Amino acid sequence: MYVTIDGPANRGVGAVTGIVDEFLSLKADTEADLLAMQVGDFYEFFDEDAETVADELDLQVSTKSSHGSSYPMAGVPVSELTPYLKALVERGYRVAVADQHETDDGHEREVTRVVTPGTLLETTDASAQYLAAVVRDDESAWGLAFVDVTTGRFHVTQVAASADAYTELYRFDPVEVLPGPSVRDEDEAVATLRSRTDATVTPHEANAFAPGAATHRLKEQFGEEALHSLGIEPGSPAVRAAGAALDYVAETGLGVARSVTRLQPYRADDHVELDATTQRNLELTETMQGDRSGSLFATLDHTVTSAGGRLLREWLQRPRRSVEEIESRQEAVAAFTQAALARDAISDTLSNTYDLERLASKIAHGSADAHDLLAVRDTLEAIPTLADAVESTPGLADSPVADIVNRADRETLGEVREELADAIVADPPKTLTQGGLFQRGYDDDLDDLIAGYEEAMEWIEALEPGEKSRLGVTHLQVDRNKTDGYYIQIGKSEAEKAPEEYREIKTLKNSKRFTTDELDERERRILRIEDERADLEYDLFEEFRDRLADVADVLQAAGRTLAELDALASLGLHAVENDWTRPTVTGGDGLDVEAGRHPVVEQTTEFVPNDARFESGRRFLIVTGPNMSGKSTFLRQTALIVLLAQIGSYVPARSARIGTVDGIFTRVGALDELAQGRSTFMVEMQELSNILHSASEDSLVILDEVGRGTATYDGISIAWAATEYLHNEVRAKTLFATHYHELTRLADHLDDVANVHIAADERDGDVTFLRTVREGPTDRSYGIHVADLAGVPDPVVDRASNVLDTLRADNAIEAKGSGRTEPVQAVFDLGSGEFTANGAGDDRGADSDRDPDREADSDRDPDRGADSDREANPDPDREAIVEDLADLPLNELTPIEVLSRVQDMQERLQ
Ligand SMILES: Nc1ncnc2c1ncn2[C@@H]1O[C@H](COP(=O)(O)OP(=O)(O)OP(=O)(O)O)[C@@H](O)[C@H]1O
Repeated sequence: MYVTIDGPANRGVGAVTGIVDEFLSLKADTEADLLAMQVGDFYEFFDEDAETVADELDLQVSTKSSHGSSYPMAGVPVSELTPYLKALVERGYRVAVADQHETDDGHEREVTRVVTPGTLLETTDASAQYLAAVVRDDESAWGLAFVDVTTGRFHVTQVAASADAYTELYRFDPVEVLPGPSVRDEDEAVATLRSRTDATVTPHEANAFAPGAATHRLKEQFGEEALHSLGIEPGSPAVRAAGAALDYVAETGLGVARSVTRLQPYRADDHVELDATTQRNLELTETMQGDRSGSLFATLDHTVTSAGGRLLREWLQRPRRSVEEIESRQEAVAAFTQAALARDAISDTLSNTYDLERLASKIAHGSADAHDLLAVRDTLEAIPTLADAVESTPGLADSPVADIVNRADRETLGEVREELADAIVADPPKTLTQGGLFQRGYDDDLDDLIAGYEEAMEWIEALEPGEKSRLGVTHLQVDRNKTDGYYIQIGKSEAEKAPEEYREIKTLKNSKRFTTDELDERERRILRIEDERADLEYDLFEEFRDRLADVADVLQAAGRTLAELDALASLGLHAVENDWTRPTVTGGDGLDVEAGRHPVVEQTTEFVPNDARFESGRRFLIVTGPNMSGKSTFLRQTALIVLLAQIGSYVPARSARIGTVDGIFTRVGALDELAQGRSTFMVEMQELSNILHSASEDSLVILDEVGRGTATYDGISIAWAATEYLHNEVRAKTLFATHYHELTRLADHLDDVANVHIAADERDGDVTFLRTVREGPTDRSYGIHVADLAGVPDPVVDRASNVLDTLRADNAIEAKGSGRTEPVQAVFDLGSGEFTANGAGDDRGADSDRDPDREADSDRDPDRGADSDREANPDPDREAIVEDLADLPLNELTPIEVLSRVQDMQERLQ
C-alpha cells in the first residue's frame, strides 16, 4: 500500500511549522542513511530521503512547504512502518526512526532506534543474518566477530593473514560489516570487503574498537570472568572486534544486545580452510552461475526446519579437522541411516516445530508476541516426543544422537512449557494492547476483572431475550458498534412498543436504536473493565516475557539441539537414498576412494564411478584426457568426497578412506571475476599464487588447467614450475587436470607424480567417452570431436582434422590461403611454435614427442636453421639465455616472477 497525502493536516497533528527543520536537524545528528520521523499517525520522510524512499519503494512524493521552500515528502502510516523499514534495510539502508512523545506543551521527537541490515529483527529469510566487525592491529593480526541478533549466535576469532580474514568473511557472508579504524583507512581492504561480500559497509565510531572500551563492553555483557574462562586476551583484536560489534548492536537501541547470550570463540584452524574461491568453485551453496539449485547444499538438504537448513549449510562451509569430532558426527549420521522409522518420525515431529533460536532472541529483546510464545510452547512440546523417539530406538539411544538430545536442559524446558501451556489462550489477538491474552487462573486480579466482565456480558446477553418477552416485540436486537456503543434496536413497525425508559439514539431506514440508563451503566462498566484488562494483560505479558528472557540461553540451546537433529537426520536420509558409504576418517595422510561419484552430477546422470588413490609415492596426480571426458568432474568429486567426509557425512563411493586435510584449495575457472576488471589470466595467476603460498603438506589441491590463459609455452612453463614447486616444497596432495600432455613426462622425473587419464574409445572416427579413470597418461584431446559436437560448421571441423593429421604426420603444417591468391608459403613449426619461411621443410626439426625437456632448450628464432646447424654454429647470446633458463631458481620464484623472467628471455631471443 502506498500512501500519499497532501498536507500534514490530514495526519492529525496541528502544529507543523518547522517540521522539515526539525527533520533536517535530527537527520544531521544521525549517521543513518535515512530518517523516518513520526508526525501524528504517520512516519514521514522529507527532502532527499523522501525521494530515495519513493524510488526504492515506489511511493509517490508530495510536496511540503516550509519557510517559503518546498520539500519532497513521503510517508507511511504508523501501523505500516515495519514492512517498509524491512524493505529499506534489506536494500542495504540504515534507517533511523524518530518517535513522537506527548509533552506538557505539545510534542517532542527523538531518534529512538536505528534499524540496519545487521540488526534487523523482522527478518523472514531463513539464512543466518550476520553482522561482522573486522579489526587489524599494528602487528597485522586480524580480529573478527560475527553476531546474528536473530539467533543470538556470536562467533569470535583471530587470524594472522588477510587472506584468512577474507575467507572467514566469505564463510559467514555477513549482511553488514563494521571495519575497524585501520581497515577502514585502507581503500584496498574496503574494496575487498565490498567485492567479497554483499554486505553494507558501516563505519562505526572508532572509539568502540579501542581495546579498553571493547574489553569493558564484553565484560559488561558476559561478566568479568567470561573472557578469562574462554581464554580470550583482553584488548586483543578479537576482543576489539567483538566489543565494537556489541557496541553497535546496543547503539541501534532495539535492546537486541540482550539476545546475545553466549560468546563462542573459535580458532580458524579448527576447520578445514576453504577460501572464498574454493567455496565458489566447489559450488557448495550456489553454483558458479549463482543459482542455489544445483549446489551441493541444495542436493543434500532434506531438513524440515529453517534452523536445520542453516546449520547444515554452516557445516558444509566449515568442515572439521578433528577426527574425534568428525567420527562423533558420523556416528550420529550412521545411527540415523539405520533407524529409518525413528528418523521419519523425528523429521515429522520436527516439521511441526518453529525456529526456537530466533524465537528465543525475540523473547530476549522483548519483541515476541503471544503467537510467538505459542510457537515456543508447541516447539517445546515436541521435545519429549523427540527424546522418546531417540530413547526408544536402540540404534539411536546409544549413539551421539542421545547426547545431543540430553544436552537440552529438559527440566527447565519442561517448566517453561507448562508455564506457557497454563498462561496463553489458544487463539490470542495479534496485538498485545487489547487484552485477551491470558487464560483464567494465571493471575488473581485478572481473574476478578474477567469475572466482572463476564457478569456484565451475561446481563447484556440476557437482555435481548428478556426484553423481547417483556415487551412482546419480535424484531428486537441488542448489539454494539463503535459509534453508538451498546444499543437496543427495534424494527420500525414495532418501535412504538418501546417503553418509556428507552431513549432513542438513532433512526435507521427500517429500525430505531435505543439505549437505557442501565445499559449505559453496564456499558461503562464493560469499557472500564476492558481498559483495565488490556493494561493489566499488557503488563503481565511484559513481565512474563521478561521472565522467559532469563532462560533465553536455554531456549537457544534447545533450538540448536533441534537444528542438529534435523541436519543429522537429513544427512542420514541422503546417505540411505543415494547409497552412500561411511568413510573411514583417519589422521594420516592417505586418500583412497573406491568407485567414487560426484554428489551432484550423480543426481541427474548415469554416473560412471571412479577411483582416486593417493599414497606414499603417489601424491600428485596429473589427469589427462579428452575434452569433455570428465576431468573436472573427477577433480571436484574427489574434493567434495573429502569435504563431505570431514563434515561427518557419508560419501558417494563404494568405500573411502580419508586422511583428513587442513585445507582444500582449488583453481578452476574464473567466471565472474571478469566483471571486476581482472583479466582471466591475472585471476588464474592470483589463484595459483594463493595456493602456492597457503597450501601445506596436509592440504588437498585441485588444479583444473593452469596456464591455459596465456601463450602455450608460457602456460606450460608455469604449469611445469608450479608442479615442481607443489611436489617438492608444498607436498600437498594434488590433482592437476591438463591438456598439456608434456606435463605427463614429469612422472618420470618426480617421485610422487603419477599419471592417470580419462579413457575414451575411438572407432571409425567416432569417439565414445568412457568416463573411466585409468592409470597412465594419454596424448589425445579429441578437441575437434567436441567442436563437431558443439556445432562448429563442417568445413571448419574438416579442415581442423586435416590440419591435425598433417601436424601429427609432419609436425608442421602449411598455412592455407584464401584461394584467391597463391598458397601462402609459410610453415608452422611445432617445435618453435612459429611460422617459418617457405622451403624450410628440411629444416623442420621438432621432435614429434615434443619432449618438454627439449622444448626448454629449443631455439625459437623463426629464421633459425635445423638443430644440426645450431649445434654446429652455437650462438653465444642464445647459449647465455639457455643457461639463464637452466639456472632459473624456480623454487624461489612466484609464478608471476617465472612468467616475467620467461618473457624477458623471449624478448632477448627476438
Ligand atoms: N564419471 C562420469 N559419469 C557420467 N558422466 C560424467 C562423468 N564425468 C563427467 N561426466 C559428464 O561429462 C561432461 C563433461 O565433464 P567435464 O566437464 O568434467 O569434462 P572435462 O574433461 O573437464 O572437459 P574439458 O577438458 O573440456 O574442460 C559433464 O556433463 C559431466 O556431467
